[in-house]
Amino acid sequence: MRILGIEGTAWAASAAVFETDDPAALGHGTDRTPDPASDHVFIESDPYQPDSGGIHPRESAEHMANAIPGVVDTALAHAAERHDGDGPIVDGVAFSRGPGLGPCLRIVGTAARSVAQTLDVPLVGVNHMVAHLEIGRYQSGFESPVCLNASGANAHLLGYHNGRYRVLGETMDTGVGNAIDKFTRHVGWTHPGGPKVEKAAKDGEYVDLPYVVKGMDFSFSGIMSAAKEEADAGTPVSDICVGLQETIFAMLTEVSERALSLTGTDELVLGGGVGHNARLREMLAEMCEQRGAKFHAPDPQFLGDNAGMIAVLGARMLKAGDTLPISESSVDPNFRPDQVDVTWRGDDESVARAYTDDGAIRGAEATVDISTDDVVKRRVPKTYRHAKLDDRLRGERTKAEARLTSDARRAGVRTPVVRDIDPVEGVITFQKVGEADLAEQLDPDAVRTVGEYLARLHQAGIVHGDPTTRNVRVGTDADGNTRVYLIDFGLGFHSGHVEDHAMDLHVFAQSVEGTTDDAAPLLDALEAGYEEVGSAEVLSRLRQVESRGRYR
Ligand SMILES: C[C@@H](O)[C@H](NC(=O)OP(=O)(O)OC[C@H]1O[C@@H](n2cnc3c(N)ncnc32)[C@H](O)[C@@H]1O)C(=O)O
Ligand SMILES: Nc1ncnc2c1ncn2[C@@H]1O[C@H](COP(=O)(O)OP(=O)(O)OP(=O)(O)O)[C@@H](O)[C@H]1O
Ligand SMILES: [Fe+2]
Repeated sequence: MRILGIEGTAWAASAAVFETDDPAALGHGTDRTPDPASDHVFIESDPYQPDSGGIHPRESAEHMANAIPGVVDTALAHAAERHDGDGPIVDGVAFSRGPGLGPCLRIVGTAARSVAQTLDVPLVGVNHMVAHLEIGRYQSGFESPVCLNASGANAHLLGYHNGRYRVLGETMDTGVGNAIDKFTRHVGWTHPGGPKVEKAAKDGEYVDLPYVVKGMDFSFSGIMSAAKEEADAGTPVSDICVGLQETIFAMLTEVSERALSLTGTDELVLGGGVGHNARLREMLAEMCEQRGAKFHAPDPQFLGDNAGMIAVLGARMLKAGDTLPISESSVDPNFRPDQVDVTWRGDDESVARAYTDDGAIRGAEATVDISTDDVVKRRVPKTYRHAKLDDRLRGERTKAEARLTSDARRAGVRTPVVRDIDPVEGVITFQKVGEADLAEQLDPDAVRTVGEYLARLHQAGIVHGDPTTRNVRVGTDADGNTRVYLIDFGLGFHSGHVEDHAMDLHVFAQSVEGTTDDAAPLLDALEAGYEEVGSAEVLSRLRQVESRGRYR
């Protein structure tokens, strides 16, 4: 099979030819495993480089109009050279359907339709984000990894479950590359800023910047404002670059580790242009190695926007018969990865793995030793993080966890009793509560209580910060009544803001959606429980949080 891929969502006008001798291996349910080493890939790219500032949508569309015909012709000429025998020179044409800049996507769509019609071959519409992560899965041979996409306009963690890629966590504001590029524009550097930050950071000293993760979601706006203020105050830019890399990449590594812990999988793949950064790859590799997980970053030619990844996923989709009639091939600038009907993977595959309980538990953050009555939680140093940042986070979180666990109980929420705390070593001894994590015994009644408890916390001005199905314990009392306990308040804080309260609900809802087949009754129960005690304003804000298009 030989397929043409075309990419042009924002800055890279790119066309590629992907060829495999063993197309059967691209499908699922076969006994064949793809051998990427024996594939043939040819990529021709023509990037748009703004003279000043960031990407201007009109200029980038002009660039696409000028450059796409050339890269497509070059790729087709290459396909023709490799072609022997009868029939069309490629078996299909795959193109980036979205997300991206509308005017750019339309140019790519028009080019793809015209080539497919001229050659009389099928058209395949590829989701650019899914392509960023499928290339890593394809090259690594991993079965069902957690995927971290660190690209310009996006940043999210995805895992496949029940026919779709689920968003396990994502940025609440800008994409990671765009955040970095905004800082470099502020200090007068040309686009793209990411590679320049990496270079400058080699000669700098670490500076502290705000660190913001909420469950597996995260945000960059506070860090970027603080970084700009540091620059305006005269802090050397190279120092700020170190602070930016250390902070932003530690956040991405931490949420990736949380996703590994929540799903129970031991495979992580990286995708997206920021994946070029050696420090990010180093942190992810170190985290994975220490957990005993496998890590894969694709070859550099497949990291930033490129048509090779579009062609490879296009081939899998074509093999699955997932083609588009011309009349239904319109582009979609807001095409989310979780909207894609994943036709090329089996329904039995899943990112979620069976849970094993062997006494000593390693959460994402800490090791937890459980004895008959007590649980000792140790926030062990994370060597992938800069030592200063690591000390700060471990100290802050240990203190917050001990304080908020007790505050929550005063607000009428069941939590373990705190028996001892050592903030310097990052150790807390808790009463042992419950018999299982909610993740192992998900049922609407318990979830309803979680809703009620979150409402009680919020009424008392407390935000949990990380309410997932693994941070809720369930058990029964002596009379056989179900008891629900909230644990792990380490990311908690005091806030009366509706947005912070809605985020708590969102984080919990995401942890349910990421790991269950039928989330609806559970989410209904969550809201019903919340409604009983909490404010309706928070529930309507939750709707807004969920509907936000985060492609900026
Ligand atoms: C929708 C689509 O158009 C968009 N594409 C995109 O953002 O291009 P991508 O090639 O994945 O990523 C570009 C970003 O990657 C950053 N980047 C490239 N090399 C870097 C490095 N060594 N360190 C940090 N960032 C780097 C750039 O600064 C830029 O922000 C996306 O995938 O979000
Ligand atoms: N007080 C407790 N009683 C019973 N089990 C507990 C208690 N505290 C923690 N555990 C168990 O240990 C696991 C990990 O604890 P915890 O969530 O506090 O650590 P963590 O490292 O922050 O994990 P993560 O970041 O993955 O949520 C919990 O999912 C739970 O199974
Ligand atoms: Fe991209």
